[in-house]
Amino acid sequence: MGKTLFEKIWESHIVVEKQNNPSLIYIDRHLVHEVTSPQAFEGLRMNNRKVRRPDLTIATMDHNVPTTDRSLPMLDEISSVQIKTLEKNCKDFGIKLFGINSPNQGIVHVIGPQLGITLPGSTIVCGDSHTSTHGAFGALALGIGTSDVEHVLASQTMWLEKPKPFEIRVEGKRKNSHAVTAKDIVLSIIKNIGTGGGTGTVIEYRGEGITDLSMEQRMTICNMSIEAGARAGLIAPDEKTFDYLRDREYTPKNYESLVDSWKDHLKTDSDAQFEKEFTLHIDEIAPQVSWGTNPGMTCNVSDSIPSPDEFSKGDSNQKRGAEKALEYMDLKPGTLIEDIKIDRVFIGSCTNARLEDLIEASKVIKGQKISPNVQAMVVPGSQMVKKQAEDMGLDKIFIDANFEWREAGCSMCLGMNPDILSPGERCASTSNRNFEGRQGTGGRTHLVSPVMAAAAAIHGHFVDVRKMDLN
Ligand SMILES: CC(C)[C@H](C(=O)O)[C@@H](O)C(=O)O
Ligand code: SF4
Repeated sequence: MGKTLFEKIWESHIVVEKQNNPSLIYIDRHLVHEVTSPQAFEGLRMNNRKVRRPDLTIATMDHNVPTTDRSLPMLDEISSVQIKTLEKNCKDFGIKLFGINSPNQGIVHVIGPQLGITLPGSTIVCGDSHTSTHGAFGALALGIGTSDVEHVLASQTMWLEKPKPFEIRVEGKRKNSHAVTAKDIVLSIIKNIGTGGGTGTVIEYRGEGITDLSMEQRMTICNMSIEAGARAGLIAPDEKTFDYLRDREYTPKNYESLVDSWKDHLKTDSDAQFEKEFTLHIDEIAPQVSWGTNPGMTCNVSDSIPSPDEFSKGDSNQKRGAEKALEYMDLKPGTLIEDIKIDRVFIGSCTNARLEDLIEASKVIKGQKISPNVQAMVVPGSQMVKKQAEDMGLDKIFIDANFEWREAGCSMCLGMNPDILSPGERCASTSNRNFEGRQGTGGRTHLVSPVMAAAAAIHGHFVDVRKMDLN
């Protein structure tokens, strides 16, 4: 029987295989950030251990960094300690760090691919759930906890229970690709399979609706695999993948021979079996807006807020969850999504703060002003994205429209730095999580695509971007 792409990568990385028990897997790249690494380094110190492969370990700081002027002293005490600790740990253990003033600094999942550190067929881990992003390159990319971070630092291996392969197909050609984006595809998938739909699996995204996407759009899809409960998400590499990684700063010297070896091997065999399957047709997908407190609580922009009965389809836990979510979000069933007014707009995060995202959002913004009731900001995913955007004049478009234009980092994706919502504020956000308090205590998050966020900033409420001329 043939093998899935996931099984091929898995098998080529086994160090010790155990049936019905975790196997020991070799790790090709270990990405490190300031939040989940301090205890891991402390553990190494206590046991008098070194980092086994500092050359395969790369660090950056993203969660705690301020996104305002970095020449000023950092006011947030906790953030400042996290950042200094990572600097010291990288120095002590000989690890390459893209620090706060590096031109390569940025959200770890944005810089990995941009620098050519993320490679097809490799195993990549990071103490961060959205490591799944790197799966867009046909890598097995896993988020891990702090104790595993320590294990990987010490041994370059990790014990892992073998996940099951899950095929998600998106069929058909997009007719309205400026309005129906990768974010809408992945939110639609999660809406359909649920936030637990991918539990225990590695999702492989397939079909024309996926292969048609650019690399940056594929990253948006894989990024949110974790919000469907999956261990990872991946997409088989193709010419777009190989072209994207060619000539990046850390692309290996023998790249062309690597590409030759990847071409035939890194794909699912035609007779391979998946444990689970789900198919969606691209024509069924509209721009999405989340209305609740998990990414599965999402509907079409042209719809109204569902009643808890309608949403839960008879499941009493789901019904209670929806009631609680609506209360937290201060929303009533039957309210049209387009009638929901917003206070803030956040264009950022490892889901949607790459160059293409900013280009698409800027097309909506160009020559307009944001609503006087809205405060809006753009936080590029990396300093490199920021510079590329500035070279194209995108910063000017956003600033002229009254957006704030910030330095790179996780920013308001989660409240671990000064960028937070005030209690009760409602935000159209291009990030990936809408949990209670995620963007600040009492803050209300609606997950949307960059074009939907940009349009909401202009109008002060959600609008259906399919009605706009976005070309
Ligand atoms: C802080 C970090 C551990 C966390 C994660 O694992 O994803 C964060 O990045 C998030 O998005 O919630
Ligand atoms: S941008 Fe958000 S989701 Fe991505 S790593 Fe940072 S906090 Fe996590």
